This record gives sequence, C-alpha cells and structure tokens, in this order.
Amino acid sequence: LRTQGGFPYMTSDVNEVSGKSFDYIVVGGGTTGCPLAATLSEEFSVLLVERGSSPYGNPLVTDKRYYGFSLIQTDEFSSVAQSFISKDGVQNHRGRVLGGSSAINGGFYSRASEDFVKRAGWNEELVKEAYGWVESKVVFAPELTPWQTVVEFGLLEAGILPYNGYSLEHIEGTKVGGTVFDQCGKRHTSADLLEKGNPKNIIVLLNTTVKNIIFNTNGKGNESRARGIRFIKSDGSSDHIHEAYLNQPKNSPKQGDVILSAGALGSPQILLLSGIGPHDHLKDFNIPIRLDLKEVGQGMQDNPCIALLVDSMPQNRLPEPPEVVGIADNFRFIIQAGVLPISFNASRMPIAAKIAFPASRGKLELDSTDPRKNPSVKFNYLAKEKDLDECIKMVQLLEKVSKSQSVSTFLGVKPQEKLMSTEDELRKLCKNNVRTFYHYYGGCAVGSVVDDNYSLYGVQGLRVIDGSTFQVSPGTNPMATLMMLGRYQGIKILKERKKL
Ligand SMILES: Cc1cc2nc3c(=O)[nH]c(=O)nc-3n(C[C@H](O)[C@H](O)[C@H](O)COP(=O)(O)OP(=O)(O)OC[C@H]3O[C@@H](n4cnc5c(N)ncnc54)[C@H](O)[C@@H]3O)c2cc1C
Repeated sequence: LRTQGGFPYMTSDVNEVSGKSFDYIVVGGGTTGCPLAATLSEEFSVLLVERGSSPYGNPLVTDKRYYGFSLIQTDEFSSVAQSFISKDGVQNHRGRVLGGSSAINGGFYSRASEDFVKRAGWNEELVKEAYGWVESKVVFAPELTPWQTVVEFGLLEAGILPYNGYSLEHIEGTKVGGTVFDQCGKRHTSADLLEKGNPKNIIVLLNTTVKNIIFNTNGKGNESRARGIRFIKSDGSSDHIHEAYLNQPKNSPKQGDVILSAGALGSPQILLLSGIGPHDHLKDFNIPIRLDLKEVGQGMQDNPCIALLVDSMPQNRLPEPPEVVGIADNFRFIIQAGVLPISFNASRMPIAAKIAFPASRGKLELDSTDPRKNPSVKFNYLAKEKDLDECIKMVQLLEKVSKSQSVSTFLGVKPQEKLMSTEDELRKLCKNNVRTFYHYYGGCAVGSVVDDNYSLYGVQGLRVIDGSTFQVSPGTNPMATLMMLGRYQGIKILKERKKL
C-alpha cells in the first residue's frame, strides 16, 4: 500500500475498496474508531470507513483560533459538524470528519475516575497503559489564558475545593485539565493516533457512508455472522451501493469483525438499518428483520447543562476552549467556561455546568432509511424529579461562580451580593434553558446490546465500540475515555485472537 509519511493511505474513491476483503472493518473514523483501527493494524489488515473528509489542512478543525466555528458553519451533508435538534428541542452537534467529534469539540482531556473503571470491569493496568498510549501523542498541558485563570479563581471562591493544579485525573475540586491543542494552537484529533499503528495495514476510506451490514446465516440455525458492509459515497446517490467484506481465513478458527464506532447516534442507526432492533419500529420502515433486539436505541442520555452568559454583550474576542474545571458536590456537577463564537466576528462568554449522572433517559429511532440523515433522538432532559432537584442546586453553585469577585472584576461589573431567585424560579429557569454539554451517549449499551467484550448479542463477528456503549456517563468529559477505549479494546481483541 502507498502510505503518506507515517500516515495510512487515504482515499475517497469507493472503487478502490469496492469488492475487497479485510481482516477487520471499522465503521466510523472518530474518537474511538481511530485508536481502535491503529491498534488492530499492528497485526491485521484494517479498512476504516469515515463518512466525512480529512481534518488535515482544514483550519476549522486544526486551528484553535477557529475553535467553535465548525459549529456555526454547518450544512446538511458535508460540513465537519453535523447539527441536529433532539426531540426535546435542544440544538446539538456530531462530528462528520476523520477524528470524529474530537475534531470539533472543546478538546478538554480528563481521565475517568478509578471507580468508573472498576465498575466497567476493565483491567486497571491495561486502562492506564491505554491512556498513556493516547496521551503520548495527542494530549498537552495548556498555558492558561487570563480568562481561564479568572474562572479558576471564581471556582475556588465558590468553594469548589481543593485546588488540584494540573491533573488528568477525575478528582473533586478545581483543576487544570489536559487539552488536545498544542502550544502552537494546533488541534490533535484522534486521527493523529492512526500514525501509532502500522500504516501499511490500514486503508482509510473517506467521504463514504456505511448503509448497513451484510450477514451470513450459518447453516445450522438462525445465528447470523457479519460478513461485510454496504456503503455509498457521502455525496453520491443512495442507489450506488458498494460492498466490502471480511477475510475468511481458511486455516484459522477465528475470523475478524465488523466493528461499529460510528458514535452514539451513528452506531444504533446502522444496527437499525441492518435489521437489528425493535421489531415494530423496523416494520414501520419496511426493514427486513435480522434480530429483534429491543434495546437498540434505548437508554439515550445527555447531561443537562445550564450556561450563564457572563459578558453583557457579544464582542469580537478570540474563541477559547475550556482549560479548567470545577468538579463539585461529590462529583455531581462539572463547571467549565470558554469563549464561544456566535458568528464570524462575535463571541460570547458562557460559564456552563452539567449534571454528571442524569437519571432521565430517552431513545433513538430512525427518521429515514437514508444513512446520511440524522436519526431522531429524545433525551428527556430533566424528566425525572431527581434531575430537576439537582439542576436547582447546580444553578445556585453556577451563580456563585459567575458572580464571584474574580469574574466580576475581570468583566468590570459590580459583584452582586444577592444571588438569584427562589427555588420555583430556578426550576423554571432549568426547564426553559436546559441545553447540551455535548457529552451524550447510549443506544448500544454494554449488558443489553453488546456483552463485556463489546460483541453484539445474537450476531457473530459484529462489535460496537464507542460512546453508544456507555451505560452511565464517565462523569467527566468523555473524550479521554473513548480514545482509551479504542486502544484498550483493540489490545483485547489482539490478545483474544492469539489464544485461539
Ligand atoms: C461540540 C462538542 C464539544 C465537546 N467537547 C468535549 C470536550 O471538550 N472534552 C471531552 O472529553 N468531550 C467533549 N465532547 C464529547 C466528545 O467529543 C464525544 O463524546 C466523543 O468524541 C464521541 O466519540 P465517539 O467515538 O463515540 O463518536 P465520534 O467521535 O462522533 O465518532 C463517530 C464517527 O463515525 C462517523 N460516522 C457516523 N455514521 C457513519 C456512517 N454511517 N458511515 C461512516 N461513518 C460514520 C462520524 O462521521 C464520526 O467521525 C464534545 C462533543 C461535541 C460535539
């Protein structure tokens, strides 16, 4: 294969891949898919299919000065961020580019707590190794901007203690986290992790959308095995369908897998389009049923977020991703601030908080059989009383930070002694202003759609590895844990295969 420097061969020409076979097929070159493909390539041939284009040379992705611009420059089929509005009426985004959502996000990097790792049943040593593998390539210590330093003081003034300095660990108090932006302001997405694999063993097929999975039915009964994928050009006609297959090694008992890493919206969507999901829902779309797996698309969660704009009006400031965080109230609240563009020459300064462990859950369903369109998703923000009660407490804390002496002095406003509102008013504020922190997950949860090895229940040769598999939130910002998960599961698959 022709490789480009240390980078795998990339093509947008579906004909170069059509009809070919690979040991593993990874669907979705996102936050989890890239480290996974890199790891599998150490020993096997890998096809990595991504519906978006390359992040390299695109300043909207790579340049910190344009952080947030990709979210305000979206279109239906090709922008690097695809916007969607959940059925709750909340505007949201998902990555559509190699690197996935790590190419459009805030770049804030923070490991999951030891407790989360234990509860997931992961091997703690291997988890540490996998985090280290990621961090050696794409994680940096930020040089705090004046605004981030002010927010740090604001968090401490509000009592979010102790001060933990720079740390990648999820610890209570106020800390500076890692970032994927380097000292020159260049973003390193998960796509950079592809360089850590064996580039000769990977083909990256760009601008290609996977429509569904191809199956074999084994002779004995109804157990299916994934045999390959069907895909279309992302900007082409949905009638021009191509196929790629898994290698079927003659003398080995073990065959590779199709692995879905298409994210919390993409992976359940592809399963549904492949006939795996709730029977009645598939029937509504005339999709032949392969497996009546009711849990596909269920349990979708997004952390309810409230953002207070602390500046009095939009100004032309440089965008700033978050670099510090307050982890408060027994890990229940996460508070961060940034400078976010609202147009090409105006930005706002939100301080935002999320409920780390929401109780409310929603679901994802198809809206169309076109894989390029968003599925429909409802998160049911604050539907449970517990979430609403937490939201009230969270806003009270958020107010303390935004009205702190440090923040007020920096912005040149008088610190307000009186904090807002009765509980009733705060309840209304929560309901009317709930938005996303962009950390949504679920739809293919471990224990209901995939087993502990991330293999699908009831189908062989098919796995899901990405944010759709989380049963609960890692509490902290999820990118670090998803990059780690790609590496971790990749190593486990390699080890598992050696045993056979
Ligand atoms: C605006 C924003 C800001 C955020 N800020 C932070 C932050 O600062 N820190 C943090 O930790 N987390 C942050 N997050 C959350 C974090 O980025 C995501 O949780 C994480 O990146 C999701 O990873 P994933 O691998 O599950 O999916 P993704 O990274 O989204 O990858 C899915 C990939 O699959 C591709 N795909 C989907 N469907 C198909 C298909 N049919 N065929 C082919 N390809 C397909 C997509 O194009 C995409 O590249 C943010 C998210 C957003 C959107």
